[in-house]
Amino acid sequence: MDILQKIIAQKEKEVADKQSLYPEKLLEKSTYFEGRTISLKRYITREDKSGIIAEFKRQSPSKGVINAHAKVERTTIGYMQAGASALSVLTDKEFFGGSNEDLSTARKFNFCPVLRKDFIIDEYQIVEAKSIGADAILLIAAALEPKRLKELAAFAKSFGLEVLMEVHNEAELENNLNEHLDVVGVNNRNLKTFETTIETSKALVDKIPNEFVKISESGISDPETIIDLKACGFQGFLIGETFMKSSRPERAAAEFIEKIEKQKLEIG
Ligand SMILES: O=C(O)c1ccccc1NCC(=O)[C@H](O)[C@H](O)COP(=O)(O)O
Repeated sequence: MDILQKIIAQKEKEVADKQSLYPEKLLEKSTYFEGRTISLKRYITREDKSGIIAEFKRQSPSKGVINAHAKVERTTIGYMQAGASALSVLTDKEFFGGSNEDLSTARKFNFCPVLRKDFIIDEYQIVEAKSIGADAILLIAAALEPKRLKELAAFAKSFGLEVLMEVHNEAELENNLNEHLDVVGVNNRNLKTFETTIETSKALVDKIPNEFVKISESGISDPETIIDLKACGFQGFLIGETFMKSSRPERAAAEFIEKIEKQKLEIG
């Protein structure tokens, strides 16, 4: 079993348990449920923003504990003040040490799109995403059959949530493009070896139709890479560990974004 299969097996159990404890009817009573969402694709492409989706990530299967002490409120507010376009919050507890409360806290203190970073396999998790204040969800092509991915994407859109579809290769991309997607992300992390390479993004960018916002995810550790990925056609960049491994992730994000702005000026 690879890591994705392990995570999905855990999600199947979690969803069944949660459905009996907190049925959808209960989730629908959340104040966020009727609220409007903020467009992830619009914020990624805003001229006055960096295109960076800054992630709150305490730990990961590839790196273990990254930051056990960071506070969601201070980190996410700092990320947005640094010039991030949007926030990504891991809500998986078992493998990433996250929680729904982390996302609700980010939602409460920031006016910006918040992506629920989790492993979605069931409509229940989409209702839950809306109830905790998310604006967008992630659907991972490697974890779902194309028909199922499309059904879940359509379901999310019916609640006003935007959909980021993540792919690792050309086959996943070609088999899963559909009209309910907003953003297509190429994940640079090989989930079998955990190695990351930006070449994965570069190889796929031209194959993503231009109607979708294009983002590159994982293993982005220096501002030069952003300049390079932008030149290839990417509009957004999902960054977690590079910021979170600092004792002050928000400062690391500010320094990173400042360097991109400087380089942009130098390039003209
Ligand atoms: O990060 C992992 O180790 C991981 C392992 C298995 C499935 C997913 C995983 N990460 C989720 C992500 O997509 C990343 O958190 C995100 O792209 C940011 O990556 P990074 O900047 O490398 O932290």
